[in-house]
Amino acid sequence: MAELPPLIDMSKMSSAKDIPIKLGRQVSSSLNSSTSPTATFQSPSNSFSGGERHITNQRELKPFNREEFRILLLENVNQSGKEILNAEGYQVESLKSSLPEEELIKKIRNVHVLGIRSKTKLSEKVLKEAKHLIVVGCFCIGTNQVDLEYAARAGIAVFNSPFANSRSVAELVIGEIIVLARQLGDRSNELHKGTWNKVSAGCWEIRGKTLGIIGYGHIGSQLSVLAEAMGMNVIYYDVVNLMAMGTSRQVPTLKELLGNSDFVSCHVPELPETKNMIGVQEFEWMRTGSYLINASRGCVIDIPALVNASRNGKIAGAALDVYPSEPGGNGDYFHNELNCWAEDLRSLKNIILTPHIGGSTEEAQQAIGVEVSSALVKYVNSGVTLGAVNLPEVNLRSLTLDETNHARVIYIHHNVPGVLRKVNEILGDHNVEKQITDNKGDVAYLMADISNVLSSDLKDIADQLENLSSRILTRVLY
Ligand SMILES: NC(=O)C1=CN([C@@H]2O[C@H](COP(=O)(O)OP(=O)(O)OC[C@H]3O[C@@H](n4cnc5c(N)ncnc54)[C@H](O)[C@@H]3O)[C@@H](O)[C@H]2O)C=CC1
Ligand SMILES: O=C(O)C(=O)COP(=O)(O)O
Repeated sequence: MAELPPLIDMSKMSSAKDIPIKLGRQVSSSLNSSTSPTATFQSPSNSFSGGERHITNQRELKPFNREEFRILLLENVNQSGKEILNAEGYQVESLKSSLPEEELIKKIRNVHVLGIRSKTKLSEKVLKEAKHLIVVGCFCIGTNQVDLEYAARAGIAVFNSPFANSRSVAELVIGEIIVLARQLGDRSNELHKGTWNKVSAGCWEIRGKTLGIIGYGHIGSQLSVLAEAMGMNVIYYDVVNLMAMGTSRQVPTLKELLGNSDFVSCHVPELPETKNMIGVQEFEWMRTGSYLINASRGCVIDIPALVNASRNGKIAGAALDVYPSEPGGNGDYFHNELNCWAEDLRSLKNIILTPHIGGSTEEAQQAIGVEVSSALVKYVNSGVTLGAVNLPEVNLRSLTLDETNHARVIYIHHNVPGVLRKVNEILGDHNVEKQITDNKGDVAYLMADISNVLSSDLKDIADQLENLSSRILTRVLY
């Protein structure tokens, strides 16, 4: 990618979109010179995100140069997502793996939108370099890889796909329960090596066994339904009181869950409270000969404690899909240089190891691509934050054909007293058609549609908003 122009020239954005004005940047003075005070704005489509829009003024119509909007997609985002972004005419660069921090920092400086999956760590250090970034799309469920708080304070919205791969994870876990109960991994490996080993000792039906689910959210509850359909009894533990699916039952403590389950499956997010949630003490509480499955996040299980419990026969087997550290791309990476415990896990044949494939199905990835890219387009084109995980969810109905001379102002700001009054003083000379504001913690998001506004007013409005001490990010869409 070539270097971005230092700022987005409003004169080039005549048909549709936005003028992201990030901290420390000036809006091009070309706005005033390129548009006449008598300019009018017309909307041939009934939505900001719809067809082409043009500024009509005394000069000729100028097409909006969407190619200036740069999007970087990492970690092999599905084609469905790329197509939606390509169709908008943005510049989209797509890479198959994540990037090491230094390379990521170089790339992130030049993009307006970043798409990632679970591997790309967006720390404060990385996000600080993202001078043009306005939004991150996590093409997955988890958002623990992003410093959400810092992103919000920098005016960078973050979106994810909250449940499009839940079913895929639940089905993988069902498969693993049967594979563990019937020792399928062992039998298959033996026969691949030529050994016929027909045994029934230590092999079980899952019917009538108890599955204990830790974390009864989207995935946990989906798993509960599937497990009951196969005749399992289900109990679950969650920090929130949740409605039971089917005949499952919530138990009050983790200890009670572990002591009463034949199979235990973890479905909690990565949080300080879930780190090493299953450690030495918890393995002691588990039933002897039970099984443990983790397809949530690697930090949830204390791996040395798991290795110990597998070696001493406390648990009969385990299945891991996630690890405390995982490589950025495919290759020959699962060894001790990356993770000190890798050889231990590889040596234990009663542990199934999969490379974080819980959500990796065609169905899930296709649906995630559509969901996250659609949210990104809406955010970029019309500032709508529905589904954002770190900013308040704000929406206004789209502008309609008869609304001319209008603009949409987005003002992301620190949530301090008196901001609304100051913003409305700035917008006060125009007709504020609709306005909404909401906050999430320290950060507030204001969206206002104003009419009777000339293109020459826009720079002035943007400048005045930028000069308020409360501002984080100002965008003017029209
Ligand atoms: N292996 C893979 O490919 C995938 C892994 N995941 C992981 O699975 C996790 C769970 O996904 P969802 O079910 O969609 O999340 P969710 O947010 O719908 O459910 C999580 C549940 O865990 C509960 N919880 C939180 N802290 C807890 C604690 N300390 N003790 C007990 N319960 C607690 C919550 O109250 C909630 O009910 C994700 O956060 C993600 O990290 C998600 C998708 C794919
Ligand atoms: O959705 C999630 O949180 C996952 O863990 C799946 O991550 P992935 O998209 O496979 O990197």
